[in-house]
Amino acid sequence: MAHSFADAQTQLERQTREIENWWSQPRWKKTKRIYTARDIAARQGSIPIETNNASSLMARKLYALLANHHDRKTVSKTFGALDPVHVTQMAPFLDTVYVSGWQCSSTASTSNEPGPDLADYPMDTVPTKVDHLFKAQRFHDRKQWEERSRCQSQREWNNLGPPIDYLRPIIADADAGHGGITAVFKLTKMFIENGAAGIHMEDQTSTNKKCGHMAGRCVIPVQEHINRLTTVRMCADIMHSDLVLVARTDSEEATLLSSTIDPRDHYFIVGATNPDLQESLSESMDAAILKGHGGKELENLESRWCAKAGLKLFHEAFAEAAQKQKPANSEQLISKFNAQAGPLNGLSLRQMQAIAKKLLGAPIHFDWDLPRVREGLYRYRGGTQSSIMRARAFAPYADLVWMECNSPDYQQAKTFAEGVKAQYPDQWLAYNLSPSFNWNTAMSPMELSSFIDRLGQLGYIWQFITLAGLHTSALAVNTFAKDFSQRGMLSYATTVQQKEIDNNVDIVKHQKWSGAEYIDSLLKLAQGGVSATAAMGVGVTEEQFRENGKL
Ligand SMILES: C[C@](O)(C(=O)O)[C@H](CC(=O)O)C(=O)O
Ligand SMILES: [Mg+2]
Repeated sequence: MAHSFADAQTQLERQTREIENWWSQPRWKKTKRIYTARDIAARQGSIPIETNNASSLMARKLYALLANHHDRKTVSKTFGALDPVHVTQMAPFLDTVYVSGWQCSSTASTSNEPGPDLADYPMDTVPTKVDHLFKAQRFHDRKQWEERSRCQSQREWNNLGPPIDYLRPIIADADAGHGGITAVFKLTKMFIENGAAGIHMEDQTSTNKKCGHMAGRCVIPVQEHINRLTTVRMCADIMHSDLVLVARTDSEEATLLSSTIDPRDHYFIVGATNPDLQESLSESMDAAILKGHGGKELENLESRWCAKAGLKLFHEAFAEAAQKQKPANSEQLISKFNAQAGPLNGLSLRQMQAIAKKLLGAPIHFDWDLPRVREGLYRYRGGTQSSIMRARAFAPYADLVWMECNSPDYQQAKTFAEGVKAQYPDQWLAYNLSPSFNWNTAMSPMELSSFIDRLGQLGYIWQFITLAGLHTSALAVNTFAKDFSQRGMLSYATTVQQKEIDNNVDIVKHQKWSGAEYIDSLLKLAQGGVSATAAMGVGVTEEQFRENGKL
């Protein structure tokens, strides 16, 4: 720590200049920051920041490979890895690794309590999985490095086959941030410390978070999510990480919104248009509960209340009022209204009412408080347009944007891409090739085989099957368990071991795969070159896999 004001100023100025220098690189040309380099320097602490920390190196690698895909209109495709086996087997073929919140929720919660993806697992769950996988990647990289450093010639090197890049950048699921701004900060810090190259964050409430393919989703106001994204970048800046940030919007199928504070959301909020309603939905429900009604009766009450309320978006309410009040020129009035108050225009309810009053002579009845659900949330009807609006709002704060959707619909993906690119022509896009969709009924085999490339042409440069790790493991184990129960060792020898050999799957020699030779090399080094206790010496069973004198 500096001992005087002057020393501290000098250090702060030096750190500030270093940060400014860093931010002047082309990597940041599309990034918006609402704070200065000095603000960040002041929060970095007095120990010099390690600018080549592992996460930052991996983030730079990720950014460069995505930039390359963008330039070539190609795609980085990957899937959710469960464990070290997955990352090592993916490494020869796929250039990034995904870490899924859902997979962690159901198989790797740090509380060990499995469950569906409500992100109600402890907040270190996904960062811990990243740590698990990144340590494995680094270990396998070290193992390969040591083996190759023993080569005496190019011929020997070639004999080992092409080297494998185990250090494939990891992009991990940061869900909805697991709390408020301070939680987002701590979560991001854990991801960076554990080696994530990128993370994604979605615009759902963190208290009510659901998997993007489940019902009952509630989004937060646009600005609140921008604050989250800003926090992620701020944390990465403080830690000097080039962390790649993916902003996801769940608004397409969301039915709830937590607050009406942001005018950009007003177009999509559902209100009651019946002026004769006596009480709000929640008052009606509370009264019914007091009378002892429950379950089905309450559901029916809600349906009846909603039917009576005339629930609509404001522009629909306007159209209805125009048709009723001015049938002769309603078409013209409606197009006038829509031209000013479109989904992407961000007009507030007050502004929309003013336009309505001007066109119809009086404001229209529209109340978004009465239909609020009992949890206090507002009713919301999103869609592709709300996703475009949000993606555009998030774009300056994130490297990629992603619209969570309910089916793999090429036309919808095209509309979204064009909508975003109309404002940000070079925007990078991400696509969730989710196993939650039924791919076999969604499209023909021809369409399936070209789906990723066609999306790639639209700008979706990072695409991932979120839960393929889970599904492929389940299928492999189920298939083997069944066959093994019937055919015993014949099953193992022929359907596993021989297949591993035929396909050059390195794990067939799991002693070597696990790093026994590498560990022996440490043992020998520590003992002056020999070790009687080396694990891979005479007597090791892996000798049984020797072929042409080679292991
Ligand atoms: C991507 C996702 O957030 C995940 O946790 O893997 C899930 C999974 C899925 O259903 O594909 C989601 O989309 O919400
Ligand atoms: Mg998730």
